Amino acid sequence: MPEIKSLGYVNIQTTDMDRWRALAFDVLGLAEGAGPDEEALYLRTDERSARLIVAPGDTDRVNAIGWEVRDHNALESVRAGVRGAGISGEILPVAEADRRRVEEVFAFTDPVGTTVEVFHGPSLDHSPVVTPFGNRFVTGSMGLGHVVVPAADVDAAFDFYVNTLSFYSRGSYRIPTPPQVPPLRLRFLGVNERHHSLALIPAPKTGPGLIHIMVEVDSLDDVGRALDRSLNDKFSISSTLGRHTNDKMVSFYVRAPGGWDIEYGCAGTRVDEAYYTAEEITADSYWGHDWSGSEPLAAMT
Ligand SMILES: Cc1ccc(O)c(O)c1CC[C@@H]1C(=O)CC[C@]2(C)C(=O)CC[C@@H]12
Ligand SMILES: [Fe+2]
Repeated sequence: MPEIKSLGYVNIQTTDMDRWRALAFDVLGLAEGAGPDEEALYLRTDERSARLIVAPGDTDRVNAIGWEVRDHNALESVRAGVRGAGISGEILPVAEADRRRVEEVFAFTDPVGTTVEVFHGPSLDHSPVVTPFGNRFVTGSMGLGHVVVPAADVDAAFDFYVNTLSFYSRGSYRIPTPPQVPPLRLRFLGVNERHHSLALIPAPKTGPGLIHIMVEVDSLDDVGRALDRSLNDKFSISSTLGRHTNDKMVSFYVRAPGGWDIEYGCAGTRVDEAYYTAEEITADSYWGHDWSGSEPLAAMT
């Protein structure tokens, strides 16, 4: 069993706080939270004080991906494993943990340059989760959703997440290449019933360090309404509505400031590890997910 239980939070920075505010509240239907940094946006999807933290910055990029463990002992166990893999990290000062609305954070850089934060003790906000359009997010033991990150060396990153952090392999998608080119795989990894909490895409880490973040809601109508709001508010649709072949999610992708996407979906399947085997999908979707109108992903250029 992985010590890591779920994707806990994602911290990003942006050059355009106003646009992010519009995306968060008017399109995605996130709820506003609160935290010590006056400038930052603390966004809620559930009882957690902050699932997504958006801070002003001079570039658009992901600052940290937060993975949740049970408690302090679990955090120490992960820290020992990471050290054993030859990666040094640090326990952040209490003020930094406070800024993330959690008790303790162990921060390090993974083999492909992503800042990873393993934490325990998230603070709760017991006030009702008042989302602007009454939509409800699917989180709980499955966590915030999933993140897809660029990995210049997918094999090295995959090895680290599986063998050092004990993620489960949840299959792959073999990107079509000419016969003389060796296999190129997009890899999916999970830690709970969510099919994947992390995916690794072969791409250099040049831009924002993020391909997309997926959030899940509990109704198809709320996905459709979010798609309507994206179009009405002139947010660029990167991919049309479609259903993925692996996690069965019905989703669309909307462009966030900085050249990466938010995947907004519903109806994801739940994996039972007792019976699951990692499979190779040969198409990303059963239907839909037309990317032809997408502005280029910053991570892919
Ligand atoms: C293939 C797949 C299954 C389930 C997901 O949640 C999921 O995000 C994906 C990958 C979608 C993926 C992408 O985000 C960036 C552009 C990609 C690489 C493509 O061009 C095909 C698959 C696309
Ligand atoms: Fe996705």
